[in-house]
Amino acid sequence: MEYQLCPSILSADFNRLGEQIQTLEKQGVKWLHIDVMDGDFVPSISFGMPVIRSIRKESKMFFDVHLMVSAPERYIQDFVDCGADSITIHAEACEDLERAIELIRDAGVKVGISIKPATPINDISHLLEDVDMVLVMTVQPGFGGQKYIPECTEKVQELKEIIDREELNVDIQVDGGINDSTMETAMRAGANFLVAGSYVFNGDLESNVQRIQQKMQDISEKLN
Ligand SMILES: O=C(CO)[C@H](O)[C@H](O)COP(=O)(O)O
Repeated sequence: MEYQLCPSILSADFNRLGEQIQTLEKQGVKWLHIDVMDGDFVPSISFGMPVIRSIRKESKMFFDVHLMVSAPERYIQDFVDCGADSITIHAEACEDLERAIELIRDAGVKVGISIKPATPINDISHLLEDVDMVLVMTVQPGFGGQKYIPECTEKVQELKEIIDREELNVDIQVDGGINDSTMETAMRAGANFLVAGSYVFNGDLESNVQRIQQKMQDISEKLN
């Protein structure tokens, strides 16, 4: 099982974004989580293509682009063109989710689908064969620094059971409120990709990443 820490640049210091991404890369972080918000699907607005295009020039990390936008199918090719390696769209944001998945696949990048805390696994379970990753939001999407919603752990467990039963090759990502205690809860439930914003960027970035990666490795060794 592959485990990845996916730092969310939503919590980065944008005045030092390039430097902070380099620090992550030097510490061996492979995935960079990029939260795009449109002020419509979620109340807040973050950043978009120009920022991604700019950081792509300096980084070889895997760009995991999480589109918190309404009707994301409008922008898939644009995000691929500016450097996304995977695109995750929200089930709640698409009129035709199957078609949106197809568009991402046809654009040649990995496909993720995401659900908000209130959306049941049942709404997406029929699509698991068509995706590479499911992102289970463990806070309401829109803002960093919120508290993990404990009820979401059961959703991760339910999803993991389906994936194992059907012998599918689908990663489970969690996002929101990940910290020293919730990371273990989420990993025990079946999550293998952990998005973390404030946990990674608040305080000393380098020592945070070293500590979190060591902890992830210790937990994954216990689980395997
Ligand atoms: O998608 C997000 C918000 O919609 C963020 O990635 C998420 O909230 C991470 O921030 P934190 O780790 O501080 O909770």
